[in-house]
Amino acid sequence: MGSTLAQKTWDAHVVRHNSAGDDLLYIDLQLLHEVNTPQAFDRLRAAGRTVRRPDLTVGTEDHNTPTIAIDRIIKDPSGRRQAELMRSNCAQFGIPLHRLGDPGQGIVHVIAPELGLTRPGMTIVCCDSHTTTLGAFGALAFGIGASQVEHALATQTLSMRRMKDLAVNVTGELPAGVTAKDVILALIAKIGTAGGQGHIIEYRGDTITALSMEARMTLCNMSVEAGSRAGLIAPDETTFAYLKSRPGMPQGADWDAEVAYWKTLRTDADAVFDKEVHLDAATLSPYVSWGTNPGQSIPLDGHVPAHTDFEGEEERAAAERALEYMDLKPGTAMRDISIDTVFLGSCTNSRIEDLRAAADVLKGRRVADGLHMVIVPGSAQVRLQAVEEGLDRVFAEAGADFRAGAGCSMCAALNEDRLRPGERAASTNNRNFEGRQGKGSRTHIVSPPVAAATAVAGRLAAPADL
Ligand SMILES: CC(C)[C@H](C(=O)O)[C@@H](O)C(=O)O
Ligand code: SF4
Repeated sequence: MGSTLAQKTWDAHVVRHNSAGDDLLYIDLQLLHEVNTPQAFDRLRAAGRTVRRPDLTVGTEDHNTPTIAIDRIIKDPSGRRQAELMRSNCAQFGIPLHRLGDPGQGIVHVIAPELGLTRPGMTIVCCDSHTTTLGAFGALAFGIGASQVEHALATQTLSMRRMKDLAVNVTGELPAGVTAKDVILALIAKIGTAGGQGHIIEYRGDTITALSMEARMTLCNMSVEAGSRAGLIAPDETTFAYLKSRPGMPQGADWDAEVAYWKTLRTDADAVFDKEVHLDAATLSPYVSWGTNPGQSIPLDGHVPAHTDFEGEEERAAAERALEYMDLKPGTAMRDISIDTVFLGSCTNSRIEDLRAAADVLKGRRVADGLHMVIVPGSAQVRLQAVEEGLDRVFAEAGADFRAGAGCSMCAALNEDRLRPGERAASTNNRNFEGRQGKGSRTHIVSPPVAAATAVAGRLAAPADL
């Protein structure tokens, strides 16, 4: 019996089979940001250890960084302290760090591909659950906790429990206006936020191969919202074309040899997945979340459900609580929900393609009176590219607030960008739990075109509604 891409990559990195289904894996790259890492460095120091491969370790600043200006001081004392520690720890252990203001700075999951750090067949870890994003390149990329960060820093290895394989097969052509974001929201609505638990997802099928790298990253990003520690896509010509011009890529014959290896990174025809799910792309439409977990999402054409629509006591109780928190009445058309703030950003949707998609909708239009649209680029490079393409002017003319600094911003509200209690946002991020975007905040997860159309309409809308 053949192997899946995930198992092949896993097997290629096993240093030792530990007991009870745990394997010690070699780690090709560890990425760091300022949250969750100070403890790991403290423990390294206390144990008198060094970082084994600082050359395979890269840091960035993203969660706490201000976006209003790139020379702004972090106001929040604990955020400022985290950033200071990130700088002193990276300096002490010789780890390259992309600080706010540097051309390579940005959200860790956005810069890692941009800077050519992510390649097919790698094992990548980072102190952040959305490391799943990098699976878009055919890498095994996991989010890890603080003690694992310490272990990986000290040894360049990590002990991990073997996971099962889940195939998500998506076939058919996506209707106009339907994006990778809608595919992943539809998937989570179908299988639930625990549907992928214990499994590595492989996204397969002609819909997936037709996606750009940016769209594949959006999809893999939210694997963790489906309960999976990792999600990946087999590398193909689209992957190679994205990688070719990235810094540090081999050239000439070395490039050809690398591509020849990458082409072997596929699931064998006779491999068997532990579980398979199928989505028909042609039946999808723009999806919007109504509740307080990403699984509580429905088509924009739909109506707010009643808690009695759900099966099982737990589901019903969760829906009841979500409806109350979100202040929504069952039966309300999703399109009738008024929005205060639109946030275009986060590691799910802050890449150049996302900004272009929003600009296409905003061009020649105005953001609705009283609505605030905040656009935060995922990286300094994305911002630069957007300015080169004149998207900044489109955003300014539409009355949107295109920020100078890159980072997580309003996705997690760890910097100054946050919603007020009761404020309702349409956000292109990936999480909508209670208080995610600020205490008492209400989040509807949407795609970039829906975010832009909503900003114009003042209520949840798709571009076709304008
Ligand atoms: C702060 C970080 C550990 C966290 C994560 O792991 O995902 C954050 O990025 C998030 O999205 O909630
Ligand atoms: S953008 Fe949001 S989801 Fe992504 S790493 Fe930052 S806080 Fe986490």
